[in-house]
Formats: sequence, C-alpha cells, structure tokens
Amino acid sequence: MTRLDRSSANARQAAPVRAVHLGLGAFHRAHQAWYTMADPEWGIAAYTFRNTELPHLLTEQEGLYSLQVSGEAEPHIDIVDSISRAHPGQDTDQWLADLASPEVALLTLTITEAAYHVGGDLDGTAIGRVLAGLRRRYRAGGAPIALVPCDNLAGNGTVLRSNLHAAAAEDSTEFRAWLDESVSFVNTVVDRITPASTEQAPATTSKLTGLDDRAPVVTEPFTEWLLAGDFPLGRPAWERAGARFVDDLDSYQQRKLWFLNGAHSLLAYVGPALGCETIDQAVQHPMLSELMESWWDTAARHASLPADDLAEYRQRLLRRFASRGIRHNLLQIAADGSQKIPARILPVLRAERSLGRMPNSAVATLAGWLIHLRTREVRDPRAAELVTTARSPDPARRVIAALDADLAEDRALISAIETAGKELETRS
Ligand SMILES: NC(=O)c1ccc[n+]([C@@H]2O[C@H](COP(=O)([O-])OP(=O)(O)OC[C@H]3O[C@@H](n4cnc5c(N)ncnc54)[C@H](O)[C@@H]3O)[C@@H](O)[C@H]2O)c1
Ligand SMILES: O=P(O)(O)OC[C@@H](O)[C@@H](O)[C@H](O)[C@H](O)CO
Repeated sequence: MTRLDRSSANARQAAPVRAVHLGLGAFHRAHQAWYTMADPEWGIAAYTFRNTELPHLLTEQEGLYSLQVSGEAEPHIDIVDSISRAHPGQDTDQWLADLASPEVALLTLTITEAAYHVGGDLDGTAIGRVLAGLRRRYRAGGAPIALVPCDNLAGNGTVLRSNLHAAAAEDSTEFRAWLDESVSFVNTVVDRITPASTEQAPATTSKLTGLDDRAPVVTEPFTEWLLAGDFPLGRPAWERAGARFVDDLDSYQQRKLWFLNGAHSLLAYVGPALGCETIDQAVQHPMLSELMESWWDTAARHASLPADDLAEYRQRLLRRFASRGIRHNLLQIAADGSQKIPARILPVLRAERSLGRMPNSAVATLAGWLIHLRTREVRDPRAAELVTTARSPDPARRVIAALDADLAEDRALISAIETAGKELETRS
C-alpha cells in the first residue's frame, strides 16, 4: 500500500500559512480545514491542545488526511490538503511565532465548550495560550487579526471576547486598547456531525483509494457554516464551499443548539438507560423517538425561525441522525453536560415553566443526566463536584442548583425529575 503524502495523493504543495487553528481534532478536519481547501492561497498551521500523536501522524503525511464522507452508500473520500503544518500544543515557540506573524490573518478555535470559561490560573489553558499569542503579536507590530471560535455555544465570538478581555484585565492599557481595536471576534454557527474516528476507518480509506492514511476522519455529507463578523486582514473564500456570511446569527444558533444539540443531549442521557449506544440506534427506539419529537415540538414553541423552516430542519435532522454511515457514540456526546445543558436544554425549560408547563422531554433529559452522573465515568470540568452531589441525599435539587438556582427552587420540576429518574431506572 502507498503511504499518503502530497506526491502519492497528487496534491498541491503546502500553501503558505495564513490561518492558525487551536484544537486540532476530528471536527476541525471535517469542517474548517475542509472549507479552507476551496481557497488554495490559504494554508493552516494547526495545533492540538495536548495530543502529540495526531500532529506527528499528520506531519508524516505532509498535513494530508482522508475525509470519509459517509451517508447511506459507500463513503466518498476527500483528501484534505489545507493543513500546511500540524503541531502539538506544547510547541509554544512555534505557536507564538505563528500568532506574531503579520502574514497570519485569523485564528480558528475548536477547544470544546468547557474551555471558554476559565477562572484563576490561565497557565496552559486555551484562553491563556491565545492571550500569550496575542501579546506576542502586539509586541511584534500589532497587525490586526480575526478570532473565529467554532464551538457549540451561543455567541461564541462574544463569549471569547469577554473572557479574553477579562483575562487581560491586568495587562497594559495600550495592549488592551489594541485588543479592542485590532482583534475582531467573529460569531459562528457550525454544523457537521463528526464522531471520533474508529479503528476501521484506515481500512476504508485504503480500500477506496489504495492509500495508507493513519489519521482519517469520518463525517456526514451535510455541512453548514454561518459567520458574522469582520476579517481585517482578509479570509479564505470559504463561501466557495458553501459558508454563508450573515448579519445576525441568533435564530440559526438557537435552531442548531436546541434542535440538533438538544436532541443529541436528550438521546445521550436517556438512550443508555434503554440499551442504546449510538445516535442511529437511539432514533430507532420508539420511546426515544417519541421523546425527541416531543422535545422538538416544545422547542418550536419558543424558537424564532418560521414554522416551515423548523419543520424542514427536523425532517433533515431525522435523516441525519438515522444515517447508518455515522456511528455517533452517546457517551461521547454525554461528556461535559454541565457546559452543554445550559445552552441546549435550559432556555426552553425555563420558558415552559414560566408558562406553567412541565415539558416531559426536558425533564427526562435531566433525569438521564443524573443517572449518568451516578453510574458512569463522568467527563466534565465540574465532574468532582457533580458526581459527589449526584450520589448524596436530595440529588435532583442539588444537581439542578449547580446549573440554575431558580430552577432548583421549582418543587414541581424537581419532583418530576425524581419520578422520571425512577422510571428510567426500572427500565435499565
Ligand atoms: N464533532 C462534531 O460533530 C462537532 C460539531 C460542531 C462543533 N464541534 C465543536 O468542536 C469541538 C471539538 O470536537 P471534536 O470532534 O474535534 O473533538 P476531538 O475530541 O476530536 O477534539 C477536541 C479538541 O479540543 C481540544 N480540547 C479538549 N479539551 C480542551 C480544553 N480544555 N482546552 C482546549 N482545548 C481542548 C482537544 O485537544 C482537541 O484538539 C466540540 O467540543 C464542539 O464544541 C464539534
Ligand atoms: O461536539 P460537542 O461535544 O459539543 O457535542 C456533541 C454533539 O452534539 C455535536 O458534536 C454535534 O454532533 C455537532 O454539533 C453537529 O454539528
């Protein structure tokens, strides 16, 4: 078998680095790097957070990897060639040099929802690394730059802006003025379901291309990227691959977070109690599919996009979730619930409770999350506190209080969560 590199794949030479990425994982490679391929003038220097193996594998492949676009039929393979260099996050000198370079016009980020909220010591955190890079850029002449977060949180650019400004509170007035004037924060809505790659993925690439790829990515055909904000030093022509530049993202962000990600979290917390392991299995389960439809009906009552648009979005989600080409593990989605539930579930729950209604789908999601905290190995930045609380007396009220003190005072809600939890436990 032929090793994947630029010559065996007949790919262009690595483009000059004009974009930097932090959080090199599956999603960046299925999404932003794929869009950037549409503009051959732009190369990416991509950094992991901790992982050292992936940059090593990609460097051996001259930045290339196969993207398996997997629907119902045999996957289609794109060889993605926009990553010019891949680095481990610990490569601090190169990171600082890249961010200081006036040739670099933008920094994209996929650092997980959890990484946006930091308190205390910034050392080693994503926000700390970005701030160090921006300080170096300021000292090197202060060329403007666009920061483009691509994580699933509402107003991701605005959140990044306020957290970076807070982190820079002790910096000089001149540096903070430069942050204000020369660093643009772009809000984005990103969508392409991309689970962690499987052990079988290299064999699929090899079967379909004859190339030996040690770092393939599996994704779905659907993809969306909506952006709002300025790019003072320019940007790749991402619109060639379908990205859309809009003025207002709120209604699209709400649709994505409530309908897609909210349903994902519902299935991730309730599904395991009913014996399901993946999203495609979960949507075939009658009780889960009914709960999901009920969640969408509930969310639709509070969503701002027109009903027709939402109905079409739901139909498409059903097809995307049911696709057998994508095995999206529920436990992967269940990670970091304390960061995801507030954006995906609680806005709708609060709106319903203020109208005196008890949405059984949101209640079941929270009950499933409690069971998850009690019975699973929990990956969450607040795991220690939440796991202890979930395994102590009065868990429903106290765990909900960790997310929202007012909701925890709603006795009818807490009692509904307790009842739903008991029902789920009898089924598991
Ligand atoms: N996978 C998807 O379908 C998808 C779709 C839309 C958005 N996203 C966003 O992309 C993010 C990454 O998803 P992925 O599929 O690439 O996951 P992944 O596990 O393949 O990669 C996660 C990336 O985040 C980095 N990371 C993890 N913890 C971090 C921390 N505390 N601080 C900074 N960086 C950290 C990792 O090093 C890695 O580079 C998600 O959290 C989500 O916000 C993912
Ligand atoms: O990536 P996370 O951990 O924020 O959330 C898990 C899934 O809900 C998410 O990855 C979706 O698949 C994605 O948002 C689809 O675009």
